[in-house]
Amino acid sequence: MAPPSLPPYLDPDVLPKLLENVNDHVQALSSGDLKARDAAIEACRTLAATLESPSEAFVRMTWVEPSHLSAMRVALGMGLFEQLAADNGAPKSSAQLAALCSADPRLVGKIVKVLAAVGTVREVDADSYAPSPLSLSMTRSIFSDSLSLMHDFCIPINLKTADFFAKNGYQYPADPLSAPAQYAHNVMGKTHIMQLYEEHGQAQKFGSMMATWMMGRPHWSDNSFYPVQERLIQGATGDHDSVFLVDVGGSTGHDLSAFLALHPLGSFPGHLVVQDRAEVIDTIPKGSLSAGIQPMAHDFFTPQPIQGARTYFLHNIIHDWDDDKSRQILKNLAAAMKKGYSKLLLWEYVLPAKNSPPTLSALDWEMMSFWAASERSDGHWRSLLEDPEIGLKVNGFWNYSQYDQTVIEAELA
Ligand SMILES: C[S@@+](CC[C@H](N)C(=O)[O-])C[C@H]1O[C@@H](n2cnc3c(N)ncnc32)[C@H](O)[C@@H]1O
Repeated sequence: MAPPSLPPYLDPDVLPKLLENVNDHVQALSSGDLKARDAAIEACRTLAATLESPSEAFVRMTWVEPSHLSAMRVALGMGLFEQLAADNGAPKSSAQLAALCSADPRLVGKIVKVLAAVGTVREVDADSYAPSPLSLSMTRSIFSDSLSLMHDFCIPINLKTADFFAKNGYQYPADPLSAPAQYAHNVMGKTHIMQLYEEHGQAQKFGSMMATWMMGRPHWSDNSFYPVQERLIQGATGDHDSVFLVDVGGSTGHDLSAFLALHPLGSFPGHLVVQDRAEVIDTIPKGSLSAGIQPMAHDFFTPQPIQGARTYFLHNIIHDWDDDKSRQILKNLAAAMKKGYSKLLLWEYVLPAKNSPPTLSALDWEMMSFWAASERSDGHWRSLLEDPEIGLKVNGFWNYSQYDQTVIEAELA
């Protein structure tokens, strides 16, 4: 029984355990266990959520978080983040910031209050503001692109999703042309989400969003994550003209640049290829890719032109598609693979049976809303890849931590 001084939603026995959990993870992190950082964040969130009353949780979700995002977007539009960062981040008053942004001081005063209240800017004194790591990041194009993409294009889809399901009788979206994304943007049955990004001038921002999402996360090709040396480099053959790894749907090549940073050209036989749709490959400025990365326009629903590469790598590709479309992509790759030599690597989330991290549950939701697709469990991945129509066998799953994407390795059965 809770002591009378505690509100009924607070269980006095639970709080010390949650606090102990926070302490354990923070201590592990302080002793150098970097993997403990995600767990520490989750432990803090769980503790805060337990302390919060239902009414406070409701207000946070429906007032605080939307106002924060809205204020961020207005700040971005007026160049506030650049002005906060100017003069090495020297503290500035709201009136100074307003003058620098040519904006109304009352509006800027409200924005900085909203941002300071949640830690997005630092309130060093009354009406004196300095940047935080997040507000400094907003001066970088990949963050600013990602914010405008999410605010202007993606979140409006979330706001129409309930309406979509009320109208369709609460059925899973039938196909990628008739998902909440199409409903929200008034193109039901007509336009695929990738085409929609382009029509709304968001295609490049989508690439920025993918890069922002992965920033600071461990890269799959780090030997402490997936043993590249042992499983790919050893046993690989060929000269410079042969292809060691094709990044299929690799956007503008950011995963290959990260690969080369860990495995420089010459440490493996052959070179690398980044494939994507022509519209994406055409956005790569000439000469901007590192030596050893060859750009190539290719539609993965058509036969794979590179035969017998050591590695076919797909990062966050298959999760965009339902099983039928995924089978088409995988069949095209299997047809190009050399038995006993080529490996297929997927770098994807694997849905756990329980305790799914919030980012993964959110991604699973967005896969449904944007693509009529879904994240997959390990069993689902295995049954898809080992479908006799495709003819692959799964060699194993390599996981850095439960908060990261998993490398799934397969080869021809
Ligand atoms: C979710 S993004 C992943 C990009 C990249 N692999 C990464 O992880 O950052 C999906 C990618 O698939 C590409 N794509 C979509 N349809 C494609 C197609 N039919 N053929 C080739 N690439 C395609 C998109 O242009 C986009 O770059």
